[in-house]
Amino acid sequence: MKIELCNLEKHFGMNTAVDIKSFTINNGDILGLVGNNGAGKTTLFRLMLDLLKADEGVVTMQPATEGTPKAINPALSEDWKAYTGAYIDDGFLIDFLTAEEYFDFIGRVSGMTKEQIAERLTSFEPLMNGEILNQKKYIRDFSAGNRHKVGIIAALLNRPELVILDEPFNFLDPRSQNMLKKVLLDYNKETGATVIVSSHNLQHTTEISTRIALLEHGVIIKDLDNRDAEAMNELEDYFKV
Ligand SMILES: Nc1ncnc2c1ncn2[C@@H]1O[C@H](COP(=O)(O)OP(=O)(O)OP(=O)(O)O)[C@@H](O)[C@H]1O
Repeated sequence: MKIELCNLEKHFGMNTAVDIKSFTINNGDILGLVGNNGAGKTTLFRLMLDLLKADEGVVTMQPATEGTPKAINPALSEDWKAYTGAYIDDGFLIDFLTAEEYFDFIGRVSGMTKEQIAERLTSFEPLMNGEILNQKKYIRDFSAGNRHKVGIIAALLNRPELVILDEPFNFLDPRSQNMLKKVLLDYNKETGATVIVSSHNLQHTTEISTRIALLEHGVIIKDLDNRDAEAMNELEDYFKV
């Protein structure tokens, strides 16, 4: 999935949350979105996922799958949903369901059979670490980290072309953080999907991203090529106190 942001603006009163003149996310990019608290990362995701209405500008999504629409504006069409998996916060969960019921629901909405869902879940077994399935409890009774894992796995369930994850490393123990990096890298490699991840963890972000966008007051002030892991120095300079 290729995504173009054009003159995209979102303001809350006098506060500018997003102000991006032109930015293209290429098919197959792993884009790390970094920036201080309040820089506009979540707002940008919400605009891309049509959870917020932009004051100005447009998001255009171009699926890579053959025979799919050439350009979709998520504010005008629902077509992008078939190609996109996202987890922004636990508002994406249905917390009075068990994890199995939730995965079943998400999978079926995307047209997967029960068998396909079960087969897909096996690939997440290392990340689930025996603590997600068959727990006989509702998602709301899971630990914060395990709830987070449920949301991330649901976002990846139907092998979307575009994955958007807001602070996916939050709440996860160190082993699970490492496991998640592997899951995302493998997924990108296997499917060629575009993966966009926001994080305050520069180490993790630079380890997985091919490209890093640094947001400041809603503006992308740096667009760093990280294919050879060269962005870290510049980021450390920016964030040093
Ligand atoms: N619903 C809202 N109403 C008013 N202001 C908002 C709203 N949502 C976001 N903002 C403001 O927009 C700006 C960007 O917020 P956003 O949550 O996108 O930043 P962020 O980069 O995700 O921050 P963090 O790293 O703390 O999660 C902030 O100043 C925030 O207070």
